[in-house]
Amino acid sequence: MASLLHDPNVSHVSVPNQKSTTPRSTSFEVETVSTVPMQSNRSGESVVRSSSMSSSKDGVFLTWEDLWVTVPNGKSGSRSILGGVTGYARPGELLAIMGPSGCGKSTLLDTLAGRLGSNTRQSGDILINGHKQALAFGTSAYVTQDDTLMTTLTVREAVYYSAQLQLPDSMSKSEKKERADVTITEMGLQDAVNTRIGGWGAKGISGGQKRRVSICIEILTRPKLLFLDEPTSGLDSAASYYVMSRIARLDQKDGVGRTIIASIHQPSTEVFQLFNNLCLLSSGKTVYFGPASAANEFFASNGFPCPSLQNPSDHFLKTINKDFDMDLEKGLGGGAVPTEEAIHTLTKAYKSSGIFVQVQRQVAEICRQDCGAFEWKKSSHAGFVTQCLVLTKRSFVNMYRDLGYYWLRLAIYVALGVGLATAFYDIGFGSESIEARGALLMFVASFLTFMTIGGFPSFVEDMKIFERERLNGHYGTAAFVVGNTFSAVPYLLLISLIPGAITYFLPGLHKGAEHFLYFAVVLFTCMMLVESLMMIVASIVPNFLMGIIAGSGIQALMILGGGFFRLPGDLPRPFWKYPLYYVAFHKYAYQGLFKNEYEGLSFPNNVQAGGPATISGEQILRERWQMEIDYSKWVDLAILFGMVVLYRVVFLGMIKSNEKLKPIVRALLSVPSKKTTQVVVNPSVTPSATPLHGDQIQSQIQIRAQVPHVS
Ligand SMILES: Nc1ncnc2c1ncn2[C@@H]1O[C@H](COP(=O)(O)OP(=O)(O)OP(=O)(O)O)[C@@H](O)[C@H]1O
Repeated sequence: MASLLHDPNVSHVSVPNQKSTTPRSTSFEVETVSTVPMQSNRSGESVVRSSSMSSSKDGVFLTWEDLWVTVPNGKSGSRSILGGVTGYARPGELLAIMGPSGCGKSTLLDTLAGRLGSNTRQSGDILINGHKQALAFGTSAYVTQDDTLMTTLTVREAVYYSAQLQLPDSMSKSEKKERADVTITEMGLQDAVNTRIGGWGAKGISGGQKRRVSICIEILTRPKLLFLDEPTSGLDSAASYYVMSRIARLDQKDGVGRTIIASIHQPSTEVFQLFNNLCLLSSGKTVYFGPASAANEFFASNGFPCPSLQNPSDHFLKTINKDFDMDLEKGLGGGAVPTEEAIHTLTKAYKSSGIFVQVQRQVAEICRQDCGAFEWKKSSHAGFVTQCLVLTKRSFVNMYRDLGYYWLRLAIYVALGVGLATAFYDIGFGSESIEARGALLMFVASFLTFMTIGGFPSFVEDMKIFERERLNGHYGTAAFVVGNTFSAVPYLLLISLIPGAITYFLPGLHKGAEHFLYFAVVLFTCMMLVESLMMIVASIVPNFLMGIIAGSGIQALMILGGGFFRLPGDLPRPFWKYPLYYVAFHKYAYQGLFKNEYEGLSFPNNVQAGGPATISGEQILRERWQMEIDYSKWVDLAILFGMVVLYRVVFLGMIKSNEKLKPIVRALLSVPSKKTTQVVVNPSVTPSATPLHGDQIQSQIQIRAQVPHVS
């Protein structure tokens, strides 16, 4: 079997430096041990790169060693998704993660970015600039595989709003706009700027354009650490090249080296040449990690040469994709060696290769250098007030354009208002109107507010965008809560005033502007309360269907315990009276609305039963409805307002504590690497005092000139 190049007895050859974007030479005839790395910049010009450390004082060095990720696998234990992966990413370099679908590319990106799901277990060391640091929440930019965008905005609006949110207040509005415009043009979206992004039910820009909008938003701030999960999916080969080359060129804008890690499926030869390093995975194991330009030779030297005229990346993937071994068995695959065997050969060869040794040495070198902990500068973002204003405006526009958010609800509320108005039309002041008024008010406080749940699916979409933007550090949770609250106010006022007026005046409830306004404000506050409750629910449940079920269940219980269907004095004490009756906002809504309606009115008494000819509203409140009339209706309203604030603070607290707790729980669940960094220095490779660049490593890789093919 072919072995790698650390055998001192064989003739040594090395891989030539990469100097241009023309296809790299695959000849391995001259031994070159380069110490001054010569490398093409990503636009194709030759540049001499300075030492990786000195060029990247502010940059991010990311190393990972012996990284394992496992998920529970039923009763039989756990299944590993990543198995002992080691590697590094450095400023000014683009690392590509490749491998067949399901090999663990996204998992590796998620692990490095600190975004693994809660059902996973992780072990091994991930260090930033040689220090253990949590990476989630704003320390890096991550373009995920799904494009979570606000579908109602145009491309320009989406990028503009994001620029205003992310770029610092020290930049003027016009500078932010200019940055957004430049980035839009860089991503080739200039012809789609005024097209809405679109989504379910409303076609907008194409999938590939959405991909580019997502990238646009994340590169606006020129982040120092950028993760991209399949940035070119949905793009044609030319678009893929332009997008990748612009991403790779980011570090040339201001001379700051950016660390870029991208998982990628099918890079063209031109795109492949943009990569500095390549991490090739198969079933979570490293088949190859090293200079991208040396991968072809690695495969060739181990018996899998790339056929001429074939794209090397296609060849790599075809060699290690075992998902279609059935075809191979039927003779359709074209390969002579079973894929399982090929993978085994390559992974084994890699582990014993000089490339692996260099990678280990590089990791150790980076860890040894004291670059200082990576500091995330909060001041480099827009201030809190700017963020609140921008989020309020963006959310208002979204609510205005999304028919399902409020407009449809307004129409249904008007229809229901008309229904209530006709069913209770002109209820008068007879003794039968005592019950009718109570029933009407109870319906308003319970079921009109209950229907606020109809806006939950739109809110869940907002939450997805919030989660993405929050994880990428665009703004804080408090700014989101403020923005969402203030943008909803005009719509909720509209809903409480128009359907409220129909419901109030046509049946002829207590006359007077003050009474109507009180009624409308209680309706407004209750709707806001239900929205706040649903925010809390949305932060707990995993999807909107479960959210609607949970939200309706909670509200149904509160309605039942609110003191109408079962009068307060008759409610069973455990649970229903204490605490539900006092916790349910319906209690305060009923009390406020009933006091607003009955106080100051009098109704004919049932004289056959004896007693006076009329009965006062206060008496009805006390005796018929068992209301607490020793305090004013304004106290009930104040309690309702207080509950809105409390619910929103609880939502804020839950998101915040989740953010704080997640890294702690993750750290508790993750097992540190048992191994300490152990560098196995290949005696045939000259140790370098400074960390090596891809080309240096490449030029120090010594391989057998002739290796037998695996039979
Ligand atoms: N949280 C999880 N729980 C259970 N299985 C998981 C989890 N995360 C990933 N996996 C499994 O791990 C494997 C690798 O998933 P991953 O998404 O990393 O693959 P990938 O290489 O990015 O695939 P693709 O290229 O198709 O996006 C898959 O089989 C997936 O089902």
